[in-house]
Amino acid sequence: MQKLKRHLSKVASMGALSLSSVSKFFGDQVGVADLTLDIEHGQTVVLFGHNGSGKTTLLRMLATLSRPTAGTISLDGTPLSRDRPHLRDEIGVVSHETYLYDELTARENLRLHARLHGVDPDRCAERLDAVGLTHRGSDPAGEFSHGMAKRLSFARATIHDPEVLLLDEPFSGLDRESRGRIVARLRDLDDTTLLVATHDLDRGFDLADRVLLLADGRRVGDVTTATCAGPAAVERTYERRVAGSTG
Ligand SMILES: Nc1ncnc2c1ncn2[C@@H]1O[C@H](COP(=O)(O)OP(=O)(O)OP(=O)(O)O)[C@@H](O)[C@H]1O
Repeated sequence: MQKLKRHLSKVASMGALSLSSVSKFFGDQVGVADLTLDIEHGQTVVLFGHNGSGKTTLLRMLATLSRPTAGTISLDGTPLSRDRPHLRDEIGVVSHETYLYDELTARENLRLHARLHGVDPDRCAERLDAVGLTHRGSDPAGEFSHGMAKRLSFARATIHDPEVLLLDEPFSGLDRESRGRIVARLRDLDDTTLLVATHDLDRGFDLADRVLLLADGRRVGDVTTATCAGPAAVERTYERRVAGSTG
């Protein structure tokens, strides 16, 4: 019984992120300033803010692609570090960089990433289908349009069912159908902690449990969507807070 309880409490905390006084500076330039934040397992948090507000900087630190200048980030209680590559098996990243090999076909790209993460490559067919690319599975990724490459990149980033999925502007450059497919896949990921940086608050709001408002690297708001009127209200709050912090 004790063993089962321990197992259940471990499962319940998987994908929980904790940031403690995290800052990132680029010389004198502030990327992220003194951010303390807890994100529960399975929560979807949208990062919203003007250009240069720190969204990508925060996602890159969570992806272990860059180190905080100060502070600590933990996943399920373990500090993230570039020296712990196995933590990357628990994190998926969809960003401007597709991490695809142009000369490999779509199917080969997925199979390669499945093998790199030690998961069964047989799941690739289903994942390719989920992003609507079965008919292009034998084509080299280098021949794909921007939107198709982004859909494939999404399938690549989620091939190993990561605990945490980080998405930087996942809807940009996608047509309605492609956006719909990605949104549907994100809705299916109940058990995954999602952080989505987007300017598309209409779409982001529908997915989000929380919207974290960033300005000049600082948190200027943390809105629970269940108790909020809608995306327009979030944008108004944001503009008010930004005006308040600069005025
Ligand atoms: N490699 C870098 N070198 C110097 N400054 C950087 C670097 N990366 C980010 N910054 C600075 O950090 C701040 C936050 O940038 P970041 O890219 O995180 O913003 P963002 O919210 O993602 O913006 P956008 O909406 O335009 O994508 C900006 O002032 C930016 O100039």
